[in-house]
Amino acid sequence: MTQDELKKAVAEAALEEVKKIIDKDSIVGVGTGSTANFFIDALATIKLDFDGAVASSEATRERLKAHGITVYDLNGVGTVPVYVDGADEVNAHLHMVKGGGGALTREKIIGACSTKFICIADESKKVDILGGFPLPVEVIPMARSYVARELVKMGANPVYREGFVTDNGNVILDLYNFPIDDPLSIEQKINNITGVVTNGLFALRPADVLLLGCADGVKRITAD
Ligand SMILES: O=C[C@H](O)[C@H](O)[C@H](O)COP(=O)(O)O
Repeated sequence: MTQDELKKAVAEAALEEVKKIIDKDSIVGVGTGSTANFFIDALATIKLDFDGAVASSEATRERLKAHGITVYDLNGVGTVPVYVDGADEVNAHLHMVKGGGGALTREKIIGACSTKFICIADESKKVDILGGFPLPVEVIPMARSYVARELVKMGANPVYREGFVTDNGNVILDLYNFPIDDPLSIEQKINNITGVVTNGLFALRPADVLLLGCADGVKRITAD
């Protein structure tokens, strides 16, 4: 199977899980990226069975709207019963690194509001230790140099993602060669640096379910 076929398979598996959770009044949380895009296309096939969606990026908002799915402002929505999103890396505790596409902050906000977080990923994303994929940190532009210096003190090698601005008008520092041995503590430590909006570690609010696309089928994994 190609990587795209694995992504499509997990998106379809997620749709089956979502169908069991939603009713006609439900708002579905929708993530960002190539795997989430397959989920959006699958979700469109049942668009008459739920009320609408909240989007974790402008790109996702546009794709949902193109399918005729109503997109709500999160402020007008209470709890989101289910949120489906991809990841750049995921470990056995269902901690994730996210934000390769720069959508980490809105993703984290929707994750925080969601009762059930379903992570969809192909098997290349499953790792023992997070940090092989550079960890994105969203930063207020004027704080970029200060935050970078603080991250260097933590042993990280921050690289400015040049020419990229997040949907929130901020910049991204990607942390290379930064093994994440204690995700809970590192997530909090980085977020405590003044000028950081958030970082792409999802350990304080991990996924509840991982649907992992493997050559021999989709595996359903819950946290250790
Ligand atoms: O900012 C982007 C998101 O965190 C994505 O969920 C993540 O980068 C995975 O994207 P993809 O499914 O394209 O690998």
